[in-house]
Formats: sequence, C-alpha cells, structure tokens
Amino acid sequence: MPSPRRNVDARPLSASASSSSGGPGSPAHGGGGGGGGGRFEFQSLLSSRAPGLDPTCTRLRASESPVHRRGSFPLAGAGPSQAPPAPLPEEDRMDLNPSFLGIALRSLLAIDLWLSKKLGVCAGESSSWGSMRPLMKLLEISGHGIPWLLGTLYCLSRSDSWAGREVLMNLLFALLLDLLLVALIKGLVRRRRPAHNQMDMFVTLSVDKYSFPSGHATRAALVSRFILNHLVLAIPLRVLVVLWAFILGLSRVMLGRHNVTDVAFGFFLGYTQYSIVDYCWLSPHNAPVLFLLWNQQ
Ligand SMILES: CC(C)=CCC/C(C)=C/CC/C(C)=C/CC/C(C)=C/COP(=O)(O)O
Repeated sequence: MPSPRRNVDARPLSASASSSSGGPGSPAHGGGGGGGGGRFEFQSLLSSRAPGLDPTCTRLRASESPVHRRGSFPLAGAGPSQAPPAPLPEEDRMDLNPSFLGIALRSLLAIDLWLSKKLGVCAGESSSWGSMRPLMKLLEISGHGIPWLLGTLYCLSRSDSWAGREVLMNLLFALLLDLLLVALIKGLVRRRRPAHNQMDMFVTLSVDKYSFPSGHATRAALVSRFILNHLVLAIPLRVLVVLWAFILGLSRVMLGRHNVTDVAFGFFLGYTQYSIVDYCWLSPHNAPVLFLLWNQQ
C-alpha cells in the first residue's frame, strides 16, 4: 500500500514526466515509487516558487539536489509491500532551501558585477572616459611590482646606513611576501577578470589572468602603510600617499581590470600583510646573516 505522502507528492511531478527521458519511476525523479521522500522535500521548495515555473527546470534542480548527489534515496526500493519510509532528517530538508548566506552572497556578487561594469569607464579607447586611459595606465605602472622591486633593490645598494638598510630590507621582504600571497590566492580562487577588460598589461605573471585579489590594491595598501609608518613625512605628503593608494585601487576598476570586490579585498589583504611584516620585522638581531650577506656585496 503506497504511503499517503507518496500519493500527494507524485501528482505534480508526473505531469512533466512525459517530456523526460527518465520516467517518474526513474531515480532522476527522486526514485519514482521509492523517491517520495526526495519529492516531498522538493515539493516544499516548489511551493514557495511562482506557480508558472517550468517543470523541466524544477526537475533538473531536484536531480541536482544534495539529496540526490549523495545517493540518498530514502524510499528507494520501497514497494507497496514495504513499510512507509522514515521522514528525511531535518538537515537534509534544509539543504534544498536557499540559505540566507547563499542569497546574500549571490546578491553581493550581482551588485559587484553591475557596479564594476558601470565604473569601468576607461575599459577601452571607445569607452565613455576612454581618453583618460593613458593616465590610468600610468597609475597602473606606479603600482606595478617590477618598479617597486627594482627601486627597493637600487635604494638598498645605495644605502649607507644600517637603519636605512633595515627598512629597505623589510620593504623588499614585504613586496616579495605580497607577490607570493597574491599569486597563491589568485591560483586558488581563479576568478576571471571582467569580460570588458583588455589584457594589455605591462609584464604579468601567469596567475595574473585571474583577478581576485587585485595585486595593485594589495601593493598600494601595503606600501602606503609601510611608508606612513617608516618615513617621516609632512602631512600633505601623507595625504598624497593615501590618495595615491585609493586612486590606484579605483583605477583598477575604471580600467576594467577588476571588480570592486577584488580591489576591496586587495586593500584588506595589503593592510593585513603590513601587520605580518611588522610582526616578523627583520633586523640585524634576528636575521644577522641576511644583513651580513648584503654588506658583503
Ligand atoms: C627582483 C626580485 C628580488 C624578485 C623578482 C620576483 C618576481 C617574480 C617579480 C615579478 C614581478 C611581476 C611581474 C609582478 C606582476 C605585477 C602585476 C601585473 C600584478 C597584477 O596586478 P592586478 O592588480 O591586475 O592583480
């Protein structure tokens, strides 16, 4: 005797079964005679959707559900002679309902893409602010890894004080740590650059085809925090340093290189990287070999 729940569940789904390769009894439909548990769960999700929803679409979603992926067919094989199945555990039912966090993340992503596209006004020569593109590219070079690394190495070679050498050695360490962490995260996250970006950047690494996080934003935050903490500068110059970092970050989105979240996370990461560098500060006391080696050159 089929359970009452199975009878109730089978009705709406069987209406779409004729257009499908698997019949209502196939596992793709939740186990057919045995898939009532999965269906019931799916029905509860369906009831919160628009009544005109495409049944093919909903059927696909049901077969993609975590319940199906796990191969968990609570009623599979439950024929008329078998006892009605135990109801699904609560946590399995929750799996099919979109979580608040999921909705929030998807909304944030949608806003991010929309805003980034709107702000990408220098993405091409024909864009609305296309004439500003050369200026944006100049800013891009000002935050590129190569000038910063070469500049630091040059200053290190010219420095004749221990104090200066210590600061520069730590700046070099900071820049290398930044390159490493950004490459690692880009390689792990693998978020593609925005579709409107032209890949015409000056010297890139292979991971730079990915956009999360923005390497320019991490460097801007790291270097500006480093400078503000280790150079004695007049207030207008300090403001200029902060402005440079902010405009460099904004220019990444305007050039179409990045989405807003790439830059926002880049700023956060660069700011945090400085704390790491400060914590591991290299000095002739804790890294004497490094300083002696440099002295011999
Ligand atoms: C000189 C020394 C000591 C080491 C060299 C280390 C090294 C591998 C340098 C590579 C520098 C480089 C090509 C950095 C790429 C910078 C870049 C284009 C980042 C992308 O920025 P994004 O904002 O678009 O993510």
